[in-house]
Formats: sequence, C-alpha cells, structure tokens
Amino acid sequence: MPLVNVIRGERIDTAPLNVRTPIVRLPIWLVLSWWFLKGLALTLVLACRYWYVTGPAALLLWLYVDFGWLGPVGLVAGLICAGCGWHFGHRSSFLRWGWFPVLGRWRRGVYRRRWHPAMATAKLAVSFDGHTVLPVLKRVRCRPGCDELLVRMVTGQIPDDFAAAAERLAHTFGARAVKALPGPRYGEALLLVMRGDPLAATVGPLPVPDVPDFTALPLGIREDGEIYLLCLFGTQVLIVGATGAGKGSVIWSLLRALAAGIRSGLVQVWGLDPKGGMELGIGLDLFTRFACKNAEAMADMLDEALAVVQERTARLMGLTRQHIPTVDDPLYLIVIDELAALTSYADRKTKERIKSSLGLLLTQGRAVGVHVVAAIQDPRKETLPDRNLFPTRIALRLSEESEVEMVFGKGMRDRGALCDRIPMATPGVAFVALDGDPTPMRVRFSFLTDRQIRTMARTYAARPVIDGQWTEGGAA
Ligand SMILES: Nc1ncnc2c1ncn2[C@@H]1O[C@H](COP(=O)(O)OP(=O)(O)OP(=O)(O)O)[C@@H](O)[C@H]1O
Repeated sequence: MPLVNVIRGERIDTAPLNVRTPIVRLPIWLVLSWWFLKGLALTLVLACRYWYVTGPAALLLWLYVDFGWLGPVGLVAGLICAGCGWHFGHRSSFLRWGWFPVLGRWRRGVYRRRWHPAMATAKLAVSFDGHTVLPVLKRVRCRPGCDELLVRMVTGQIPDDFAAAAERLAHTFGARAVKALPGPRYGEALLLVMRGDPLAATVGPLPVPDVPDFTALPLGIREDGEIYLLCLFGTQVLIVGATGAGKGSVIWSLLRALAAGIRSGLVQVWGLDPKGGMELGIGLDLFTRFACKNAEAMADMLDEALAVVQERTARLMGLTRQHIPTVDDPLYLIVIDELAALTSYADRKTKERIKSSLGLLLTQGRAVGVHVVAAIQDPRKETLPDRNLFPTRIALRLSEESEVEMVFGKGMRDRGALCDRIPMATPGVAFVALDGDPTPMRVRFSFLTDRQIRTMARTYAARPVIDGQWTEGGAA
C-alpha cells in the first residue's frame, strides 16, 4: 500500500454559500412572442439559405396571384423554349452554364442524403472521443459522364483511403466507378463518380497532326472525356495485353499521330515483327526499316539502332540533355510487336545479343531521340527482363490480378487499375499512369481498320528497308 497518494487536479472546496437557480415567472404573451420571433428568424435564414427553391417558388406565386394560372405556366413554357433554343444554338455553353449547375445542385442533395451511410459502411467515418466524425461533402460539380465531389477529409485521412474504398462507393452511389484524387488543397480529396462510359463505343481514327508534337501525341479518349496525349520525349513505351486486347491499336494510333513526321522525314520508324510481318506488315510503307523473317536480322537492326544512340551520345554530350528531332537528324522509333519472341523464344546466343542491345537502347536512347515501343502479352520476369526500363506502361486487358502488379508495380490495382476486369468485348481499353496523377486513368485507343491502315500508309509513306535491303517506293 503506498504511503502517500498524489492525485493531480484542482480540488473544489465546499462553498460557504449555496444558492439555487432563481425561477423567473414570465407572462404567456412574452413566451409566445419570443417563439414567434425565433420562428420568423429561422424561416428567414432557411429562405435565404435555400434561395434556389424559395426564389422561384416566390416568383411563381407572385405570377399566379397577379395573372392566374397563365402567369406561372407562361413562365415555365418560356424557360423551356429558351433552354431548347440555347441547347440547339450553343450546346457546350448550355451544358456548362445552364444544365450542369442545375444538375449539380440536385445531385448534391442526392449525395447528401446517402452520405452518412455511405461513409459509415465504407469505413471512412472515424470514431473519435465517443463521437462519429464524417468527411464533409463540400461541393458537387457535374461534368459529361461524371460527377466531381470535393470532400474535406477527417484529420488523419489521406486520398488513398478513399481510393481503397472506391469500389464500395461506386456500388453505394450506383455509379460505374469512383476515382479518388488529391484535392486542390491539403486535407481535401476529389472523388470522380463515373456515371456513363464514354469508352463503351469504339473510338475512330483521330485527326493526324500536321506536325507531330512529341510531348502530346493524341492516341485515344480518356474516361473523363478528354483526349489521351502521350509524351514520347524522354520515355520508352511498354504495351502489355492478353491476346486480342488491342495492342495493335495502340501501335497504329501512335503511328497515326506521328504520320506527318514520317512523311516529312522528321521521324524514322523501324519495325520488328517476329510474327512474320502479320501485324505490322499491313502498314509497311510507314517503316523505314523492317525485319520480320529471322531473329538475327532483328538483332542486327537493334545493334544498328544502338550504333545511332552511341554516335548521337558522343556528338551531343555536353550540348543538350534532350535531342530535338530535325529532318537531317530524325527521331527514331523502334516498334517491336511481340517482345517475348525476341527475349525468350529465339536461340540462346541471339537472345543474349538482343537482351544486351535492348537494355542499352532503353537506358541510353531516351535522351538522344531513339525510342522503343514494345508490345508483349505476358509480363512475367522470364519474358520481360526489366519493366523499369520502360517509364511509360500501357496495360490493356490482362488475364490475372497479379499481372497488374507485374506491369505497374505495387498498389496500382488498389488505386483502380483493374486491367483483369476489362471485358473482352472492349478491346483497346487500357489503364495508363498520367504525369502527376497517382491514380491510373482508363483510356480507349483509337481503332484503325486494315483498310484505314493501308490508306494511312500510302498517304504518309516513308522509304523502307526490308530485312536489311533498301527498296524503292512502298511495299503495302
Ligand atoms: N481500339 C480498339 N477499338 C475497338 N476494337 C478493337 C480495338 N483494338 C482492337 N480491336 C479489335 O480487337 C481485335 C484484336 O485486336 P489486336 O489484334 O490489335 O489485338 P492484339 O492485342 O494485338 O492481339 P494479339 O496479341 O493476338 O496480336 C481486332 O481485330 C479488332 O477487331
């Protein structure tokens, strides 16, 4: 038993004088007047707060009192006619300034009603000091096919907590998908609630830019309705997808975005098609060099590309950190249709040769304008030696969950890269990582039919070399 008990805190001594709360008797008229004034003040506050309901209601009531039924009916009919005229006259401004703000107000009410149960069941409500604390829904904005919810997170939460619960939230709000991003300020998150699917339909060929902008090549449509732009400068591109996932459409979309540069000589495309030219052969005229028959010819071509890299590196050393292509000193694009055929299935000696020159090409080629675009079906280590040498990775439909991690690394599937759930019925749909955005973006690449590829190849033809032999004109 302790000798002395020390208890911290302030002791309240018994007061010498103890009094009871005084009772003041008020007349009933005073109590009723007080309640009336309080009710009036509350009504005024609510009327001002919900002005978008009370304002139109007051206007309609005034019209009814002054003009009878004709007044409100005439106003509503006039507004509908004006809205239709605006919609048909200038649809984009009607949606931006007329329809979406109204829809946003309506949807804010709908989200607020479901907010508490949604947060509680998605485990985003926090219990603190005996209370339940919810993230605050600050704003709802509508965009085509998507609602943008600005949320103030509870202390200690991060946007990744919302990303982890994205699928639950999507089902709760009855939406196709929910994407969580960091908000405009610390402590805020943006939830993009995807309603329609702008990627459900095939995307046709995009217009060919007159001069390719190597930092923004248009290849397809993003799920937020914007154009997906690929920055080729400073990168190497890996395309991964199961058979029939649409790897070809990524390659052809890229060649289409570069087509004007191919014709002018600003870009030289070298093609390696281990499937005997079945895939890339359709657009043969676009390729300056093309190898499809044997692995040695392909290894030779990679060695030649490496020689270009080494010559340029020696020439540009100390002058610039990024090569700017010109017609005399073009950008080289090495397109490999099935990388695994080169890295795994060729004979041992050729395989080693290919692996070593490819590794050097991937690491040294980026800065000197020699870029590799490689497609592969199977992202396992045995077939894809080092995915980290490809800064840009495009993952189409994959067969297994684990393959998503093999392509993007840990955590991307949790943030929404559900490549294994892309339906077979939507080839060309892929997930990509965008610059500065930790969550993956779903995109659909444009699709060119064989006929469109042939026409493009004829229109933007380059002078080809097939299996080491220069040929005159095209060989479509
Ligand atoms: N972007 C797209 N939009 C719509 N349909 C597409 C798209 N890409 C491909 N397809 C359809 O899917 C089929 C298979 O596409 P593709 O041959 O490009 O796939 P792949 O991944 O290259 O397959 P493989 O590995 O077997 O060569 C095409 O014939 C076409 O009908």
